[in-house]
Amino acid sequence: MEAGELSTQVSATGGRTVVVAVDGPSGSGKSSVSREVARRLGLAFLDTGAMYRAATWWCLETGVPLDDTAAVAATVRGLPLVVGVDPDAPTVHVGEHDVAEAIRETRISAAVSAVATNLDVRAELGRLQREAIAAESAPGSFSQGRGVVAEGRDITTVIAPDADVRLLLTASEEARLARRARDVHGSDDAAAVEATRDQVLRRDADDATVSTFHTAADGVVTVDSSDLDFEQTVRAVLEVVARATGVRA
Ligand SMILES: Nc1ncnc2c1ncn2[C@@H]1O[C@H](COP(=O)(O)OP(=O)(O)O)[C@@H](O)[C@H]1O
Ligand SMILES: Nc1ccn([C@H]2C[C@H](O)[C@@H](COP(=O)(O)OP(=O)(O)O)O2)c(=O)n1
Repeated sequence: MEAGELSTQVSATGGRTVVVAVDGPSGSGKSSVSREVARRLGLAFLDTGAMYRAATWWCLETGVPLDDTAAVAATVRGLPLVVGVDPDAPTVHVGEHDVAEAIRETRISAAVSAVATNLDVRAELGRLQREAIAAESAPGSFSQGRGVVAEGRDITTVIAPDADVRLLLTASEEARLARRARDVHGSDDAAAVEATRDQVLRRDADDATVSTFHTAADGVVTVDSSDLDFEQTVRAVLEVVARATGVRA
């Protein structure tokens, strides 16, 4: 579907605005599942992890020491970030740089928690995320006011606690490590899983010092994807959306 085509389609949401908040640990399937759910419902897709990754890319680019929290916060306040919310083609630009691929590199995955645990950075990116979510409630936005699926670590609890649908996507440690190993190394043999451990478990442990994403807050529905394939997980999430809002894909 082309970006402009959404406005000419019959809306899955029947004229109402739907905000879906999804949190979960690394490798639980948040990004891929949320993106597909947004696509099927004709909603925008906001990958807040990509914003923390872009902030990290910018900090490494400018050479600011990541342990200098005040300097990092000042650098991120000047971040020229533009995020595209089309689920068919999400984009991330920092100034004139298209950083969509660069922010997935291991050097960014290894450094991102140092930036994401900076509370002043969280305040600044949180402000941008709330603005992006609010924008999708209005005509003239990408979704023409239909709404957004926003995913991250603190969306159900801090950024959009009043979302129509609040969902925690979990999966066993084993499943998450195997998925990430396949993503990064093209294999889930023992060596690949071992090489992925820092990216998944150490990062989750660091990130969990500032957000709660291993257990569901009150009113948040848990979907455990350990024994579900991708399509089954998408359907499980769509079912939660349908039960909460009456909106079906
Ligand atoms: N239910 C699932 N079963 C198998 N693989 C999945 C499932 N959900 C997601 N994946 C795959 O696992 C990998 C990690 O998913 P991703 O969406 O990047 O997770 P997260 O955003 O939570 O870190 C991707 O390659 C994705 O296609
Ligand atoms: N709302 C959010 C989203 C991401 N983060 C942090 C936590 C992660 O280490 C980084 C990158 O997030 P991302 O969702 O891309 O991470 P994954 O590799 O998909 O697990 O940003 C956060 O602190 N709060």
